[in-house]
Amino acid sequence: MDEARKLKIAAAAEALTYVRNGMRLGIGTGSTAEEFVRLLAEEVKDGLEIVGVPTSERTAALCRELGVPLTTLDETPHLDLTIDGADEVDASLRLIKGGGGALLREKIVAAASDSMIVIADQSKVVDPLGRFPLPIEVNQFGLGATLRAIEAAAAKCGLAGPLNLRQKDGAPFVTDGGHYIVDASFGRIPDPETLSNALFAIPGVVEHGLFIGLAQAAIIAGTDGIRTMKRP
Ligand SMILES: O=C[C@H](O)[C@H](O)[C@H](O)COP(=O)(O)O
Repeated sequence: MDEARKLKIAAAAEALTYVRNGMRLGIGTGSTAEEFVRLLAEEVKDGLEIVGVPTSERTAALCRELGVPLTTLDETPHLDLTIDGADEVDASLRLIKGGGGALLREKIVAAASDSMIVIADQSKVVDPLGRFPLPIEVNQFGLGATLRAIEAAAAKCGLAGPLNLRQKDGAPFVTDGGHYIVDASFGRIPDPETLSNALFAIPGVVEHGLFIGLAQAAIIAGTDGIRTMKRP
């Protein structure tokens, strides 16, 4: 097994120690979250009673395959804990998410949870955010106008950079919610809060990948062991 996967499993295993019998869990998306699902499924086989809300169709399929009981936010609107990966984490536990295109459901699920714990390897810890292109989920209607508005909003925040419409198999990538993703390579984002507000003011923007004030802790796996960052 490669070193990167070992680190993901180590972070996921540590996150599992926060899961208690009877919990309603938000279950994240991505390769790190999938390691968590695999470990969780083993515990479920051994008698752990939990119910999960998956943050993507991909995670839902894996949970079903491995026998992790699922519910929805309609049946279970309040969750105890969400465990999810991230593309970037800063020292204030602000995140960039959405590399797998699941940011909208991930944010809805995290916001419905009493707490959110991020699992990641050391390479995801940055200062400041912005090395990873910021995923912005946009409505398909009016794409050209929305791109212009994103450029203008970024400029007001002193940011600029290419906006790429995410592609998959030669066509625009479509999210579980039926939207497109624009990956914005702004570089360093010194003030994520201001950028977040500016993006939310654009009607065609459905959601963006800046997660601010949602994560309480981040379990970070490095070659020298595990550390848990807490929100200051
Ligand atoms: O949309 C996907 C998510 O936000 C993922 O949690 C994020 O991209 C991290 O994925 P991975 O664990 O595969 O690096």
